[in-house]
Amino acid sequence: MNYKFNDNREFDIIAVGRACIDLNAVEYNRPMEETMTFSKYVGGSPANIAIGSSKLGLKAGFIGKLADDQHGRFIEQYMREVGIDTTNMVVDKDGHKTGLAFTEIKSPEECSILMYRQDVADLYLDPSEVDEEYIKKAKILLVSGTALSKSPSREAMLKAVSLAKKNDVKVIFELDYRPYSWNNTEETAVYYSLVAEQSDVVIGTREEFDALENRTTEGKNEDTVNYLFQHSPDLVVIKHGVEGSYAYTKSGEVFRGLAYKTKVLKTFGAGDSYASAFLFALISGKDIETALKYGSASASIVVSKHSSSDAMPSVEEIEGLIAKNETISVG
Ligand SMILES: Nc1ncnc2c1ncn2[C@@H]1O[C@H](COP(=O)(O)OP(=O)(O)OP(=O)(O)O)[C@@H](O)[C@H]1O
Ligand SMILES: O=C(O)C[C@@H](O)[C@H](O)C(=O)CO
Repeated sequence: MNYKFNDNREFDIIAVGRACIDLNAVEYNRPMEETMTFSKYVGGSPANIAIGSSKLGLKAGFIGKLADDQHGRFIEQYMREVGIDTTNMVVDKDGHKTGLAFTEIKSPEECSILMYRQDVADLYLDPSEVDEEYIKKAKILLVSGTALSKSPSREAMLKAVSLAKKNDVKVIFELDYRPYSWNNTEETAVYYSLVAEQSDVVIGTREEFDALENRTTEGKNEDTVNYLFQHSPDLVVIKHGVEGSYAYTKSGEVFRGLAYKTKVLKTFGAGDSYASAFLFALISGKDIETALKYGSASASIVVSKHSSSDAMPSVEEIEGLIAKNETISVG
């Protein structure tokens, strides 16, 4: 099954949310206490997805707020140089800082992120800085869940979603759940379900859908999709780490994507690379089953590399890995 977009648009994808800095441990396979050097990359889930999409040849734009400092300028320049339209990235004038993510790579399986996100610029995106004329130029609006965690960014997201729906722009909701961004799980579930119910496509891990449903035990994919298909979504993608992922359509089809074998360096970055390649494939007219392969292959490439954004693969790399067909069968 193919997924239809409004083809008559200047941008394939406009992502909205945070663009930040990742500082990835250079000496890995050890705790962060023993790491002395870190490499700087652009980070933040929606920025990573925009970068991945642009590297695959999609025309991408970004809506977000950057700090008026060296990090903010680095992010804007990097994103512009990979081909992203940064004209709707606004600069904060109130002294808010860029969010930082220090990554710890204790082993390929044991990775964590130490976030510095106190009063970060991205969460100060104001609804007045979301422009209808810009959103209506896109096939897809990619909304990141973390941007719903605080006002005024929350209202900016709700405005962006409403403008997308008004202008026949497909709303893709990447749940991107970062628990420390939220006051409590009840609040997360309220805003996640509000936006998920209005979206066309919802993408997340099983744990993220549990957050959306405010569950403390693991829910069933069938229950999740039965609930969401009573509302706007017609495609739901649920990821299960190395066990692969499932895509469910409103018309009742279920597709499974298997992960590809790789030499894992770290696990973060998987979700963002997955989303960019999955969306690239859908926009390129490939069927959903093939799009799952693109997402999985892209994720497998990124987990074998040091960064999330800079490591985003080319179409040739993804297709080369799919052709080798070395999938992981677990679960
Ligand atoms: N160890 C692995 N080896 C190969 N592929 C993997 C591995 N872990 C995850 N993937 C691929 O990445 C996809 C997304 O992974 P996951 O479900 O962990 O998403 P995520 O939690 O959003 O990622 P992130 O860690 O970036 O937040 C999986 O569906 C799978 O295809
Ligand atoms: O999303 C973040 O803020 C951190 C990311 O940039 C980091 O690379 C990651 O966790 C990707 O999944």
